Amino acid sequence: MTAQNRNPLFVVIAGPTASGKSTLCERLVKEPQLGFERVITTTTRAPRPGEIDGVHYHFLSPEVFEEKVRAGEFLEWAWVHGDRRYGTLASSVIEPLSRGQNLVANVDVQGVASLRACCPRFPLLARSLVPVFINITPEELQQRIRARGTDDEAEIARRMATAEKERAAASQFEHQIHSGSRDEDFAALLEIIEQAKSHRG
Ligand SMILES: Nc1ncnc2c1ncn2[C@@H]1O[C@H](COP(=O)(O)OP(=O)(O)OP(=O)(O)O)[C@@H](O)[C@H]1O
Repeated sequence: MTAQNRNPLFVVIAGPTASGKSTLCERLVKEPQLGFERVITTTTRAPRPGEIDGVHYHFLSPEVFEEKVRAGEFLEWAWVHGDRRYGTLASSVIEPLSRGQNLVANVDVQGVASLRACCPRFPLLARSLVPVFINITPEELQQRIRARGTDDEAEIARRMATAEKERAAASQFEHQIHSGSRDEDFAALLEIIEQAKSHRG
């Protein structure tokens, strides 16, 4: 077993909307030599055509999701758009980590707080968790949201207001990336991963 297998990392990327979380997660899992897989999260929304249970998400009925919340099986969960629930089951994280699998997830600031709160219950989570916050200026953020072209003015204003609140949480994160180009952001993430490995190795 390699040193990396004995000390798997769970990199959790948080930051405002459009700060580049998904872009970084996708790039990290695309580099096979880095050995990262995405955490498979759980949702009550219906699968879209082509989505496979256990691959894209764990799809649960609202009733089963609720049972698992009550049983304490989630590390974090949230209501999204008022009527759907999304979350991360402890088993989706602890089982791969115990096989030595490095993991990455894109979680909101509140989700990171929940993960930290679960650390006393799960020593493996506590050992592997590497929360990273992506910092971005409001000007750059607005530019990226507009360039993405998926949101109307009201939604842009809502997202900017949420981003302001999230920025206030940045100081709780040991690791931060000050977003620049895509390549600079990825290089900064790799540096954080190297640092985290050397602290655990
Ligand atoms: N460093 C960067 N410089 C410029 N544009 C970027 C950078 N990183 C990502 N982008 C672009 O910004 C947009 C938002 O990126 P992405 O979807 O990864 O953000 P996100 O934080 O996952 O967003 P959300 O939380 O809203 O899902 C995308 O169009 C992406 O291509």
